[in-house]
Amino acid sequence: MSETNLASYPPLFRTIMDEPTGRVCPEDDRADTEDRSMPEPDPLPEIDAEFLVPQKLGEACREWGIFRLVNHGIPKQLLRDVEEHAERMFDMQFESKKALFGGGPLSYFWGTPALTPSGVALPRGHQNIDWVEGLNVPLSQLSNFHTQDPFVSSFRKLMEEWGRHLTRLGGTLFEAMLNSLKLEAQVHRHHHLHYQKNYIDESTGIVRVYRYPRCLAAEAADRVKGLDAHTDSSVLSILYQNQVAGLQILKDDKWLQVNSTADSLIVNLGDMMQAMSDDEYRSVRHRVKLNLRKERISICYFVFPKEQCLIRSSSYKPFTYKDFRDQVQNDVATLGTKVGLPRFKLPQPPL
Ligand SMILES: O=C(O)CCC(=O)C(=O)O
Ligand SMILES: [Fe+2]
Repeated sequence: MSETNLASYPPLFRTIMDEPTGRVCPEDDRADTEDRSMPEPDPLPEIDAEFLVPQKLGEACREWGIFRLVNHGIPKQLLRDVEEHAERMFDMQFESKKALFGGGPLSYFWGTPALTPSGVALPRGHQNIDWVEGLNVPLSQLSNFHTQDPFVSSFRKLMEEWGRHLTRLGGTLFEAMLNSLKLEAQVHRHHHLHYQKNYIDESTGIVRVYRYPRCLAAEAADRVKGLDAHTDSSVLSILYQNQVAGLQILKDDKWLQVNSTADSLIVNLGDMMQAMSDDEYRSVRHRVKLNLRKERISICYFVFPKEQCLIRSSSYKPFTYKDFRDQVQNDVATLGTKVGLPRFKLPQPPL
């Protein structure tokens, strides 16, 4: 969709189109440093899903907490279909999206990615808006979503297929990461790791489909954010993005752009993986910048631990994912931001 369809945007987002003076830069003299000069390859490690080498995977998880996944087995046609359906879905009128996904279990949200377990956006105030809209798709409840709309119905079918592939990939990667940790623990004689295969629960898998508006006013691009800097609360997050740059990670105290490469996926580790691995692996800090010329679409899969499963490590007090989620929701409601793992960190014994 090349034209910006203002009626499809949440009303607040329409203001970004003529900020701050109503002047929109003509296509060619826009101060666009973000992606015109992009094709420098980024230095992200690349992992082959068909040939998982424990040492290489372990290194990527330890040094980066994020990697590019190739040979993931998702058919190209499915990647194209999901992307195209996501574009069409977001291009619907704002009011239609609210009405279509207002009855659960799927939910449409905007302005923040922080939702309650039932998918309602947690209010954070106008100062703290993320310039993103999204559809929350809890995979285990997808079969309870009924629609008369043929397009939405085919989107639902695609999400089911997407969910099957991502559940498979998430399980395979998690198991491989545990194996890498075990090997490393044997080498370094860490006996305090308590990881188990059944830490994750397929039924917790969630897909988030996002659209970030294009930011036509160059002046606003540095001020507004697609998604503020954060770490994911998940065990693993697996992301597919359209050909529009925007994702950045914090690496050695610098923001580094993650390129969007056709057909590959981006995998990042979340806070639960960091805790399970006793800080051996990193939950990478990341954010999304708006693009000056194009809307960005991303489709993210998150997998979480079983709600009641106790996560033990030597660095954190034992906690369940439910404890963690409740704490995050509380912090977002009271402080306007997530604190995350530091809330659970044990005091370190003096050296
Ligand atoms: O849209 C993206 O690329 C990233 C989304 C994300 O970081 C999140 O939902 O936690
Ligand atoms: Fe994230």
